[in-house]
Amino acid sequence: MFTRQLKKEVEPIIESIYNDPFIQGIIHGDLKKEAVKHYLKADSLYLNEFAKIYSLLIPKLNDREGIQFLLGQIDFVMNGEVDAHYTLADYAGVDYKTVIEEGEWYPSSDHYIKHMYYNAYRYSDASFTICAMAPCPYVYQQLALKIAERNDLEGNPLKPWVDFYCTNMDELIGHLDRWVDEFSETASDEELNILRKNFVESCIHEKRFFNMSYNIETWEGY
Ligand SMILES: Cc1ncc(CO)c(N)n1
Repeated sequence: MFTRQLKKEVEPIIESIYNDPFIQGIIHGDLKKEAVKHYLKADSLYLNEFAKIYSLLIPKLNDREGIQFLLGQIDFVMNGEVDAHYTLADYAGVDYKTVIEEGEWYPSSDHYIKHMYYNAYRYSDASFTICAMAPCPYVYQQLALKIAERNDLEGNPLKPWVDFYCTNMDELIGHLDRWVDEFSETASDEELNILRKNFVESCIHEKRFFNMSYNIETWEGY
């Protein structure tokens, strides 16, 4: 299956994100609070756009069930995933709603968000956008499962963040994979290559997003 191949190809990228300082800080429960705050400012805006991009996919789908599923996902992104953000805000000792007021699309998140929008407007088939979006749940799920495997999170204040991404992503990933695998059966080699590139690039965007947060990247810091 096409998506299985994609996932195999990005294993080294996920491994490298795992070794980066943001995820290591989560594992050791000592992630610097400034990095958490910067992440929250960027991610609250990223998720708003993610929800809006789902809404752009609705006209591209023809099955009722798929449309229904996307509506549920819009709700999850807007209202469910906030739980993971509250865990981080508590850890950083800040009020979530106050901290995100100062958020911006910093350079790396700006690039990632525009990568998804480009595909939504450029291609009529939803699969191109889905390949740019799928690393969002997939990379977090894989990182969370890898962290949880260590079995050393007792007493770590960030454990609920890890648990959240271990348990909430499966159904979504299944849906996204099915759409892309179905499209891939009739896609040309050129189209398959764009799908592959979109998926790989978004995994790299995920890496850059964590590093952006850790390094407090801003437009001022050029
Ligand atoms: C940037 C980014 N990628 C993935 C997720 C997981 O949904 C998230 N919250 N933010």
